Amino acid sequence: MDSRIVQLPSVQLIGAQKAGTSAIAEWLFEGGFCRPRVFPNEPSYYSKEAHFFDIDWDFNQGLEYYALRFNNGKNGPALDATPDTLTFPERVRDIYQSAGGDQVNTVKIIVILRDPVARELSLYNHMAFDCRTLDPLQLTGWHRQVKKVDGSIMSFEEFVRDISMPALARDESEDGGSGRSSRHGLYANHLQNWFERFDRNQIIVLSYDELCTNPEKLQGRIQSFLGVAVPGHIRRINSNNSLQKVEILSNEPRQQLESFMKPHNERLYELLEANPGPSMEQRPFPKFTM
Ligand SMILES: Nc1ncnc2c1ncn2[C@@H]1O[C@H](COP(=O)(O)OS(=O)(=O)O)[C@@H](OP(=O)(O)O)[C@H]1O
Repeated sequence: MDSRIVQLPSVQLIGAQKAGTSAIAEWLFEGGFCRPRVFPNEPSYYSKEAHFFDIDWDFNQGLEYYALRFNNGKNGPALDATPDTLTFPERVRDIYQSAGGDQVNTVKIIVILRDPVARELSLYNHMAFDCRTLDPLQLTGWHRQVKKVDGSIMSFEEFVRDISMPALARDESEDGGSGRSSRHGLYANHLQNWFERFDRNQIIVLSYDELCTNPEKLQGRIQSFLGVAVPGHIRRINSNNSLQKVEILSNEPRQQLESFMKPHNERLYELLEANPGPSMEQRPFPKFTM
């Protein structure tokens, strides 16, 4: 029997996208957690997010390829803070299982959730900002979701009508690359899948509202969950300060998104009540307020 152990990150910060993951990750990296390595020709954000589980090509390279990201000669715990990992619990379980040792039972998983309507707006602003500022060669299919056929950028209303709502309404089995980011907001679906594959005590669910109102408290929860003292403070990172940033939601997209999300949010609160997490998790989970 092969008893070799391939060392993987001891912490996964799996999302949600646009819920403050960069701010938390930077605090943890500066506080001593090892970053993923950036391989040649990769964008610099790979030093936060390894994108192993969400990109098929990377995932197909296998376990050793993933481990190489974190094999940088430093001892100590490593962190992968890829917010796209939220929709890939099965792949994470399989890889940690095959890595050997007891890693599948000890990996710690951090999730932070933001009001899904506000998150969708942040997502749109991110894509629209990149489309306006990046070299067209750097734009991916993900960015192009906000582009119209004539090359102009959709308004948020158009984005919700043509991209978010159809993606949210699609069956999960059809959940390919397009629209996947919008589907991140269906938190109950994703968390249910994580709770089925990992012990609930391995997963802490945090609230973006607490990051905004009481970041010290949130830091305390993370430190207690990880069992380590992490120096420093969470700063505001990855804010979109563009003058073209849409800050205020008009009624139509707000109502469309809110009425779609309402039953999903209710299911999330019920799921979290029925599946209590580690002792330092906020309970009851605070309802989203936007
Ligand atoms: N410290 C702190 N407190 C509260 N909010 C914060 C903080 N740091 C970042 N942010 C806001 O989080 C949004 C970016 O989230 P992510 O870093 O997870 O985005 S990404 O998915 O990695 O692109 C982005 O939200 P929007 O500005 O609404 O787009 C950031 O402004």
